[in-house]
Amino acid sequence: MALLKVEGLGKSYTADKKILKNISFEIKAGELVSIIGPSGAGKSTLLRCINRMVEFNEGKIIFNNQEVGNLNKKELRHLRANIGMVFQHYNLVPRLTVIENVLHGRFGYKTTMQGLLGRYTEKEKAAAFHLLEKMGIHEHAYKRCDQLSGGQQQRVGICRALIQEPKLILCDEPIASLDPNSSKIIMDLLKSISTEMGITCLVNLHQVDVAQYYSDRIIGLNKGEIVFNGNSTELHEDNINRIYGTKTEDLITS
Ligand SMILES: Nc1ncnc2c1ncn2[C@@H]1O[C@H](COP(=O)(O)OP(=O)(O)OP(=O)(O)O)[C@@H](O)[C@H]1O
Repeated sequence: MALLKVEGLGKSYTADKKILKNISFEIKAGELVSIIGPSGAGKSTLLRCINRMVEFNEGKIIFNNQEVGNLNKKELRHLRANIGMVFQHYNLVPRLTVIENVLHGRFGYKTTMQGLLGRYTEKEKAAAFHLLEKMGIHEHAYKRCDQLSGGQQQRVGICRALIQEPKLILCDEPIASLDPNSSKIIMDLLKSISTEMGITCLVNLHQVDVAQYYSDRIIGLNKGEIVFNGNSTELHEDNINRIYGTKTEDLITS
């Protein structure tokens, strides 16, 4: 059964331009799906419509049997606790420690006052440390975040998403700021999060070869429309040309 169902989604920021046009797809629990497409195709907008960081104008998004567009403020908060987000520039608080940044992922489960006062239970602190251990960065737990490398900071971002105990993680170009070695570490982690933890990952990517290697399925966007939706093994040169309007050899990064 689908964890996420998008039906006829449309989004415009301004009256004269449609950014997303009639987008429909489904994602099953535990899948790792990549969204690829040229700059400006609407990948970030699509990802952000799913947790309503961006409000959409047309269509339906059904997540975990709930219609996302109909949720009130409290329900939306609950939805966002179920959907983790990983960003290109990590979105960490640089002056706070690594473990404090991870604990921020529990914010959605707290009252505003508990969150503001940074009141976390011993169980939550132990869970944060355990996640840092799993990601291989526990020795940095009490350092300020801005002392870590980009790849390490992205692992903190992943821990912050995981401590939410999400059903879905949205990753908006998680490796766009990283070198090839750090990119591999992050993509390997996302893959294991989907296969071993059963958490669905929807990942915006710029690298076609990375998308092909790691994804169960790829969605190709061009000018706000889906022009490909299939298994990575089915993504051939003609599809790539349709998505990017360029030749494949110009797109392979390694
Ligand atoms: N808040 C906004 N207000 C107005 N227009 C926006 C806004 N956010 C994005 N856009 C426009 O929507 C279009 C799609 O942007 P989006 O960031 O979703 O594309 P993308 O495929 O993720 O691009 P990139 O790969 O460069 O990040 C672009 O033309 C962009 O200028």
